[in-house]
Amino acid sequence: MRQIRIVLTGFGTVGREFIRLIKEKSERIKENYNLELRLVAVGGRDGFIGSEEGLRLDSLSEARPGSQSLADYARNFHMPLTTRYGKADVLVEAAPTDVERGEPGFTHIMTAFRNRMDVIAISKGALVARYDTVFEAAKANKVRVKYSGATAAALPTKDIGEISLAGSEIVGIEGILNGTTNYILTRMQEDGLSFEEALLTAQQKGIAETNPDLDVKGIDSACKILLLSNDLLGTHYSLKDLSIQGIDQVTKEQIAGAKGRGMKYKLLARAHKQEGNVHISIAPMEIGPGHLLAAVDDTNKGIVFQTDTMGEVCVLGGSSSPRGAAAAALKDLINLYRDH
Ligand SMILES: NC(=O)C1=CN([C@@H]2O[C@H](COP(=O)(O)OP(=O)(O)OC[C@H]3O[C@@H](n4cnc5c(N)ncnc54)[C@H](OP(=O)(O)O)[C@@H]3O)[C@@H](O)[C@H]2O)C=CC1
Ligand SMILES: N[C@@H](CC=O)C(=O)O
Repeated sequence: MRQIRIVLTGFGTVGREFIRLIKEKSERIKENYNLELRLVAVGGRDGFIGSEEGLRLDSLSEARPGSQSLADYARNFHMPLTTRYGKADVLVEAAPTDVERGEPGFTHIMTAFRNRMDVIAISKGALVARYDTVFEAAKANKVRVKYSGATAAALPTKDIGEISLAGSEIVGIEGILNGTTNYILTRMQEDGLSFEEALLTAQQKGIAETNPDLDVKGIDSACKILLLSNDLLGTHYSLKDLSIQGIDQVTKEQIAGAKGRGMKYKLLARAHKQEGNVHISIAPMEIGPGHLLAAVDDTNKGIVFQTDTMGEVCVLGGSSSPRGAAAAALKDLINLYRDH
């Protein structure tokens, strides 16, 4: 049995869900993959709690999400909140996304690299703001980085492009990659909810970003298509290279008009190769019933790959949820350490 020592940064909605999942699935993971998962540290805004023997998953699973619960844990189990953690194999990074500076994820990821740890990123900030730096540092330290959680999480995207479409040239990608905006547009169209009402429900579901402007202004979709393009289409873009429009200017009247014509408003993220260049745009658009993504409603997402040899390949579903995001990180973890 191989033991995998895990450090988690960010004990928020997704971070706590990740702990719940490793608790719930530990026996199955031992049986199926010969891996024993041990959570040795969790970091929040004010520091880390840690234990070489493994932290109490039952206690953390029941705690409220938020850094305060780590301070409570430290007090209850008589341990200090520290700035460092001991030896570990992998960092799971689930702190808030900041696309300007990439922090706090960037610092957590670089610390993990220095400690020769692999990284599973659920947050997007560090990868988006400092893509080349992160991957050069990973290479220099001979460690691996996975980030399904940052590229639409429960919807398989990166794995499909890398593994299932290997050998094909991907010439275009089109996706509905953000559950919050898809939920808002669907509920505005189907129930006549206001933008604000629908956003509030998405926040209550735990799927909106810590700063929901990232969702509604199209930035979260932009981050995801950017990472997919850099990985699968060979670009080295940053957000400034993209044309980004969110759903914040879409009116009830526009949505009703589209519905009257048998169309739906969707926030589409598109990357297309054209004469050696890749053009990326994120914008709300009307799509008709014949579109491959037309059935993607509510918190669901979807992606279409256009390839030279396999035609169009489409994946639908992968609803945005904290559990789905945590499950995407767990998938990365298993795929890093399972025997192939
Ligand atoms: N929610 C979702 O469905 C999905 C989220 N993601 C990504 O996952 C990440 C987490 O999302 P979510 O759990 O919803 O967000 P939350 O806001 O619920 O949780 C973030 C947590 O990180 C903590 N934090 C703040 N600063 C630091 C720091 N310096 N070091 C460590 N932790 C810190 C926060 O502390 P405090 O409690 O003090 O505020 C909070 O507890 C985001 O980057 C998001 O983009 C990806 C896929 C899906
Ligand atoms: N805010 C995102 C969740 C994480 O990627 C979404 O709504 O899909």
